[in-house]
Amino acid sequence: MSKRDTASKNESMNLDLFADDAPPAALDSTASATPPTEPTASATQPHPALSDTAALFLLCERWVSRGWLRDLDLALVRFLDRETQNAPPLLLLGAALASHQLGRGHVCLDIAATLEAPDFALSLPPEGDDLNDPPPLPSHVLATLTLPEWQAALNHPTLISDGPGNTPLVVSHSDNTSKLYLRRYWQFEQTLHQEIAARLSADSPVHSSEPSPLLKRALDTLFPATDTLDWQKNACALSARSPFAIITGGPGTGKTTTVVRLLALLQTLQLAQADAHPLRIRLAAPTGKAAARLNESIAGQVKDLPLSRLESLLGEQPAAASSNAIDIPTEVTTLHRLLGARADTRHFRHNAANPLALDVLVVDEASMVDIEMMTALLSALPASAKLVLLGDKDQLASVEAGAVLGDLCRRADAAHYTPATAQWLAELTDHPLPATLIDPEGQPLNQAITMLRVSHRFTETSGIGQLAQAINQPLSEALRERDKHQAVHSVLNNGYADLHHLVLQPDAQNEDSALERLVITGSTQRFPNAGEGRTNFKGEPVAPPTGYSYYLSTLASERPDTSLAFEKNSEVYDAWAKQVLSAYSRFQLLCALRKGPWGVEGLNLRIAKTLRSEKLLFGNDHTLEKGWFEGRPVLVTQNDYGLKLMNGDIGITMAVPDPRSPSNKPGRSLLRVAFPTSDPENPIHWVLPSRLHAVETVFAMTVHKSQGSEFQHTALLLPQTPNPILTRELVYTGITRARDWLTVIEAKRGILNDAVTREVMRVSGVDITRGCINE
Ligand SMILES: Nc1ncnc2c1ncn2[C@@H]1O[C@H](COP(=O)(O)OP(=O)(O)OP(=O)(O)O)[C@@H](O)[C@H]1O
Repeated sequence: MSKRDTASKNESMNLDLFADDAPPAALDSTASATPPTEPTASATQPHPALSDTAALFLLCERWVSRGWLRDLDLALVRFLDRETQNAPPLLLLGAALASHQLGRGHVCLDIAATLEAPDFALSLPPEGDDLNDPPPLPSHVLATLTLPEWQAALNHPTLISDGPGNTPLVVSHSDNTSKLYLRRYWQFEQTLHQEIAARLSADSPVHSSEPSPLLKRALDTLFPATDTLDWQKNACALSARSPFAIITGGPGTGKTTTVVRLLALLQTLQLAQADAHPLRIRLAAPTGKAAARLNESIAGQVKDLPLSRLESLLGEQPAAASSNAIDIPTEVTTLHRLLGARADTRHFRHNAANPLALDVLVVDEASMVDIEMMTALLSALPASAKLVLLGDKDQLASVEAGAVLGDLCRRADAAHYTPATAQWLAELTDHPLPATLIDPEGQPLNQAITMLRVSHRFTETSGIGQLAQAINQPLSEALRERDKHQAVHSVLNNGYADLHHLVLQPDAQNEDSALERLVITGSTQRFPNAGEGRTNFKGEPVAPPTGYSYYLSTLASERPDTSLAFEKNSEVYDAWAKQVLSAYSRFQLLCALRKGPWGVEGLNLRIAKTLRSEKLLFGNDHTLEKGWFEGRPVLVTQNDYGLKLMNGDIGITMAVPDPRSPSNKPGRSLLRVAFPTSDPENPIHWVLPSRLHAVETVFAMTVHKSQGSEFQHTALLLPQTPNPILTRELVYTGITRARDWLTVIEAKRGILNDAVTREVMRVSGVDITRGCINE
């Protein structure tokens, strides 16, 4: 039910706060006009905030002032309190914490889990916070509270219900916990579940057991025979059968390769049908950067497809004579564009009432898609269309709420294919599945997922691949923390040609010049053989690692003659910018945090000053910190449709001749930011800095922002102190951004060990797999 329905059914409450477009309610100071002083609580006495609304608001204010809770979370509960009578303080506390979880990636608040580990419910500790006079921790506030007491308070007919209805909150009870949602997110989960379940329902071809001869012939044409089981062929077969399919796998396992063949396969099967039109296929990714990457790799792979051999399979088929040749699109769009994002609203032009005009949709980097976007996507998909999600289930999920791909792929490692699926696959591919992956209890969703298990980019001789594998192992009975630390360090110390491990040894100023040297030169000499003489998995030579001096020297050395006017010599300037942008993509420093000396903010200035001391950049401290200077690399942080820039795009600031200079006095220059485009006719998009509002310097980039990108030499910097944000998913995502070279930097020894044994705790409420899994 939409929030608008809710509002119309409940005239006494203005529930616009929950309407899709409502701005966050302003903080209402009247609710605690005379703030009480905070009484103390002991471990045996309930904290006053559990029973007194004014005390609760006072507590929340203190949490907000420390950044432990968001303004928005407090504003929500003030609103609920104002609009209702006698809202129990425990319910309001739950609502504040449930709202807060959304900003941390969780779609709901798990009450039992919160009572078990209360301090996970807030953003503790905020990066760079000082800990003088801290407010009470949730563990202190909730010390005396029991699950039945909290559950009993989640009972207020105007505010909360346990399912469909018009209350702003929803609670879902299960045997040993209750999950508290803001209704919008509960609804997202319901819709997602219904949409996926409908595609995998009893009459779905996912249950069929008759492989068609054409499917087998086409698969054999696309995949040369192998001695061992080919997971890519399996993925194609399963995804061809199912109206909803997922292909997951680590870096270089061939997700793109597989999907290109899948599209050729689908088109072949389609054209074999009488009077069939070619499938309308669309490709999309969550960010512009990810879309551009997929665009590039798909275009490269389509030309290697055995299309004429596939077409010859259609020889005797009815539609073949009249139909066109097999056509595979290569253009990739962003999800926002595909759905028709509209300014200043969360609604899209395409939705259930105005579905997308397509037959097959492929979404790459699906781990970055949050629950709201995934719901919008499935709602806008015609019931007859096929959805294929590609992504690495082990990567960090989106910062927004909902780790949809991770949740859906929770059982992917052990596959859980039914004997019927196993037989169907074996008939098609001539290779039986390992018995360990067969499960008579396997559920429909399991039959729609394939995990690619062999990396073609990172072989056993690649330290990057080995490290990714070691880090990705979850802790278990068989893999204790110590074993995992040992496994990770044995990779780091193995002497792999592509891997360098740097532990900083801070001096009295808390600095170590090794970091400075790394960002300038890439510390090439620290790699075996100084990075010379390596070839990649295709046998092609790999250029040695670099640092930021490489692109800055390229910028200076390749600068066109400044007497060439900018407007009239666009090809010359475009070629220069292309060289500089390509040089920039050779190195990127990634870090975990935003604030503090080891976060983006501190590192950006530190690196800019380092590069200035090498005379690679120019500008005073203020300019380097807040202004524009030649060489400044910038990251776009929000889509800007007007400027055709997408979140994640990287541009470099370059000085070009100012067209306003009098012709008798050339030499004045103007800064413009060069962004690459996918248009070969117009490869560079030049933008005036003054037009760029949502950009930041990107000498250092957070791992979160780096998702969907890869860099030839990636340096991942871990900070000096442990932090809940440092998890194995973050480290895994960071290191798998490296294509050829990886430097892992610990600002203090031991931080890597700490990070690789901490896992992201994600709370998703109903299992969106429920029902699909439990037939
Ligand atoms: N079966 C295969 N045999 C040999 N090479 C392969 C095979 N599959 C893929 N490759 C090669 O491995 C590289 C990675 O493949 P691809 O780009 O499809 O993987 P991916 O999983 O999409 O990678 P990522 O998402 O990490 O960019 C490509 O160069 C591709 O040509």
